[in-house]
Amino acid sequence: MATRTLADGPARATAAPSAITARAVTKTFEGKGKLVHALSDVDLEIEAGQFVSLIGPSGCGKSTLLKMIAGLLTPSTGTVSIDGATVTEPLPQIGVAFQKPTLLRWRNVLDNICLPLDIDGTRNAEGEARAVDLLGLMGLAGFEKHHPKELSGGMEQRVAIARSLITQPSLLLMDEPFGALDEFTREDLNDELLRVWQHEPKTVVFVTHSISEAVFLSDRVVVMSARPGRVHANIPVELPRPRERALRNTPEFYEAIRHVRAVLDDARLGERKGEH
Ligand SMILES: Nc1ncnc2c1ncn2[C@@H]1O[C@H](COP(=O)(O)OP(=O)(O)OP(=O)(O)O)[C@@H](O)[C@H]1O
Repeated sequence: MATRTLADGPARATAAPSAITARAVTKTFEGKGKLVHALSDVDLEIEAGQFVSLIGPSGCGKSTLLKMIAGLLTPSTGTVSIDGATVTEPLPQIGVAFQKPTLLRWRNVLDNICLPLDIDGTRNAEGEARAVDLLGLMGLAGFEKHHPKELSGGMEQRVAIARSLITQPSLLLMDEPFGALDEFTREDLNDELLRVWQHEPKTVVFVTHSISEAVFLSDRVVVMSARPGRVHANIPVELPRPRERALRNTPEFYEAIRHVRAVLDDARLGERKGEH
């Protein structure tokens, strides 16, 4: 039997990408007798299949918003919905990847990638073949039997991303997944992530502190203002796709970065101009 690869098409039916809506969302945390107003009046619409980055000053509530979309936190007021249904708990069609890869040290690479299938009780030969394909796509072909301690930070993060994709999620939530990596590894992983995304369409919400990363990856950059965070501006990124490495050296790329930086400066200074 011929070996199936991702290029042949998905091994399982891919769910249609999800649409996300946040309406008048606020979040207040209570701790040590103090209230922290993390988010205030956040309205956000993300169309199915879009790649959207969230960028904003430290502590403006990016991770909080992502966790609410993931169903790991509930809003204090307002609603977050996916495909029209209010999110009240983590949903199976969502994949998540965080800054720390959190691989299980005692499991080899293949078993780490297949962990969500083990949890679902759906692991089979087809799922394992997909794990091997994803590993190849992330530039780690042949590393199935390695253990996390034998991998570099960038390799561990590649495995974590393959794990987040194993169930063919309709929505991928990523919280600074490449924040701990050096610039070159980060760019390689950006390229690989776009390759996967172009191959298996899905909605992606990506939190980052890197303006160039946000611009390179996204259809739209959502700039948030300082805490309590709200949406300061939505900036469409008009750069053509597919986006290849060479794009990073073009004047259009630099111009898009300059624009996002200017709007982000406004947001950091608490000004309310530049919205569109
Ligand atoms: N579980 C919690 N309990 C109390 N306060 C919290 C909790 N989670 C987050 N916060 C506070 O809410 C605010 C927003 O935090 P959040 O992590 O969402 O910001 P962020 O924009 O992702 O920050 P960074 O860019 O630094 O990662 C911060 O002031 C943080 O201290």
